[in-house]
Amino acid sequence: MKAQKWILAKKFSGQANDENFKLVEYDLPEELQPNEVLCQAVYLSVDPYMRLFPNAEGNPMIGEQLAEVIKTKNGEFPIGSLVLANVGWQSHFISKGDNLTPIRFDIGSTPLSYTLGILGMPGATAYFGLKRCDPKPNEIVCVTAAAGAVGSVVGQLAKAQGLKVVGFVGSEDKLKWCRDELGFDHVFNYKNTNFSEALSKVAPEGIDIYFDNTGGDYYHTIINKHMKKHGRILVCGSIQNYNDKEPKKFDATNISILMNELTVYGFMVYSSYEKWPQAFTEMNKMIQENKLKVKEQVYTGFENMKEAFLGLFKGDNTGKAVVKAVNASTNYP
Ligand SMILES: NC(=O)C1=CN([C@@H]2O[C@H](COP(=O)(O)OP(=O)(O)OC[C@H]3O[C@@H](n4cnc5c(N)ncnc54)[C@H](OP(=O)(O)O)[C@@H]3O)[C@@H](O)[C@H]2O)C=CC1
Ligand SMILES: CCCCCC(=O)/C=C/[C@@H]1[C@@H](C/C=C\CCCC(=O)O)[C@@H](O)C[C@H]1O
Repeated sequence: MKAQKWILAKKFSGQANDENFKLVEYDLPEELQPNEVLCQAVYLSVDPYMRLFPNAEGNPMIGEQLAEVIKTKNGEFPIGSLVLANVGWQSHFISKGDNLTPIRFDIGSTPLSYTLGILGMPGATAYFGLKRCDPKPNEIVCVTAAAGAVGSVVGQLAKAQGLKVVGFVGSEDKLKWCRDELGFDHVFNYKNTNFSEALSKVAPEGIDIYFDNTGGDYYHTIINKHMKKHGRILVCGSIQNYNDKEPKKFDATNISILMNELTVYGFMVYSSYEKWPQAFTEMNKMIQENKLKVKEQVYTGFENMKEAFLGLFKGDNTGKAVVKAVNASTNYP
């Protein structure tokens, strides 16, 4: 049968662009071998880390998808099974089952695509990243890329735990969503506001937690000027720098970390993988109770993977960016 994949056509160098990607068609065997299953992508995730992940030209772009088993010779995965798989940007793939993960919690009537967002890797990042910072009621947390897949969940979880939330976003629509619908205390559009001046105004005594999704000048300025004593910084992501050819130079932060006795955590979400189902069960309940709100930027059609991915670096997405390849044939929303 004919399948499609997006390959890394040219290694990334500087700003990711059209030339880095190519959509190619290829043949998959018609006949399955014993224990094999044929899977079809239903939803595919695009995430900022894909810009930096080591990959060779000609290989599929890496990434996770929610797929449906459409042909099977493996009793563990009957036709219609829905599975998560880190198999890259492929419309179809054949597996022996060893790289397939069933949804590990009761998703109920929650949309399936959330397994790549709030009830998937980005949601776990928000949940366990915030937890790592030991948040306490009435503390102030600042989050960057605040209307994104991770940031929008960080802010809402922090509000639910009694913290004050300051968020930075790149558009007026995102600002309104975070402030008026998600209930963040202060939200600023960094494209028309000096973020350091804004932080000084709303948190003159400093902030307790900085959940850093952007790195770059935010990271350095916030550490040097805006942390309270014993503050905590979660180095979650550094999207400001992913497209840099050369690392930019910033003021050193060591003296500020030392003087204020700050704690800087490096964070990789897969370290808490075994605990994800418990977090998703809790967050799914909050979604059902309307205590957690979710937005997705859904791109329809496998051919739009590239556009969805490049959009992450232009701020095109509010909430989680996903690509819907086909409808699942099972009875899920
Ligand atoms: N450590 C870990 O285990 C994990 C880390 N991450 C990291 O978390 C961060 C957020 O990821 P995720 O929520 O999936 O992505 P988002 O959904 O937040 O999408 C990216 C957003 O980043 C903002 N952005 C893009 N370029 C810049 C820039 N130069 N300066 C400031 N903001 C920018 C844009 O929003 P806007 O319009 O507001 O600018 C864009 O919408 C990333 O850095 C990612 O690498 C994610 C998952 C796991
Ligand atoms: C490489 C920069 C990653 C920035 C933070 C982030 O988004 C992490 C996401 C991880 C991601 C790991 C990605 C790259 C690791 C590179 C390892 C290497 O061999 O150099 C993926 O595992 C999902 C998130 O946990």
